Amino acid sequence: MSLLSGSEPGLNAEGVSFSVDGRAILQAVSLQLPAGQVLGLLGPNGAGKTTLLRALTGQLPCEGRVAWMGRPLATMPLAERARQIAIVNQLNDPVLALSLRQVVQMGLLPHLSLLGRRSPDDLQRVEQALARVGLSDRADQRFVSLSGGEQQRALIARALVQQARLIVLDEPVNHLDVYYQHDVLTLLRTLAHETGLTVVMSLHDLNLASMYCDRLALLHEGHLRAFGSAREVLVPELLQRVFRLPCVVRAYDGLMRVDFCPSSVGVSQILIQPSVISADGQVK
Ligand SMILES: Nc1ncnc2c1ncn2[C@@H]1O[C@H](COP(=O)(O)OP(=O)(O)OP(=O)(O)O)[C@@H](O)[C@H]1O
Repeated sequence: MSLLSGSEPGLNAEGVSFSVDGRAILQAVSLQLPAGQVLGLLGPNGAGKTTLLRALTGQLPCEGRVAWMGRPLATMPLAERARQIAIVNQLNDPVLALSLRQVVQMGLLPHLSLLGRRSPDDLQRVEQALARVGLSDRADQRFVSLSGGEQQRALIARALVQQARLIVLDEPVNHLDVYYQHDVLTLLRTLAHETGLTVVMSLHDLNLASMYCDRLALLHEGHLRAFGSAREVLVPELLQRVFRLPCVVRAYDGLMRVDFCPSSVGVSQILIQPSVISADGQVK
């Protein structure tokens, strides 16, 4: 997929820096993401991922410049920013007492008039979003009683109702089992590639990031150490330095696969050609 030439401008950060009490949390981070692409933000604990997500959505008084679709966030009216950008934080939203449908309806808020009336079109949009994330049959269930994966998909449905063009998610697959990790990431990638939604998310699993993201950004101590394709970012020497563990990086069918090897396991064990066990139990 072409990345910069001919693409819409999307998200553009230039020299984004943020300090607290003289301590630099983000240091001159610059990146560009064309609209309709998926960016995975990687880095160890405390690297600055959440802080950068907040800076990219205008939630942080930082130095530098962030622009969305060619317009500086600093000058975009708050109401328009609320329509254009959806923020999905880790699952601690104060929505637990509501039903799933009520949570998804919250996405209408940036579009409602002062009287707050919802049109039949608005309500249809809610039902369509519920169907899009496969949760129509759960609409009246209390949000708190949904599984982690269902809650995450509900928050994505809320972003769809909001008709946001940029969705920013902080560790969206945290606490999800393997099925729902792939389910949620497949949904986000499909929305990006089919509807032009731009997705920015922090992820801890480098292999999932390689599978589902068009672009990766590796943060370390507030610096952007690498930005580009999985092949450009998932470089063993760099990963070893940033994550403080030896690792092996392999390419399978164009997908990069990273295995970290603590000294108790050792690289040689990781490098042994793996046996593949098929669904019928045959070892190949
Ligand atoms: N408002 C603040 N005041 C003081 N320190 C802060 C503030 N915001 C962030 N930090 C510090 O900045 C560093 C980066 O935090 P951030 O939450 O962005 O990291 P992260 O990469 O998201 O980490 P994790 O993977 O653990 O969630 C941390 O050391 C954090 O304690």
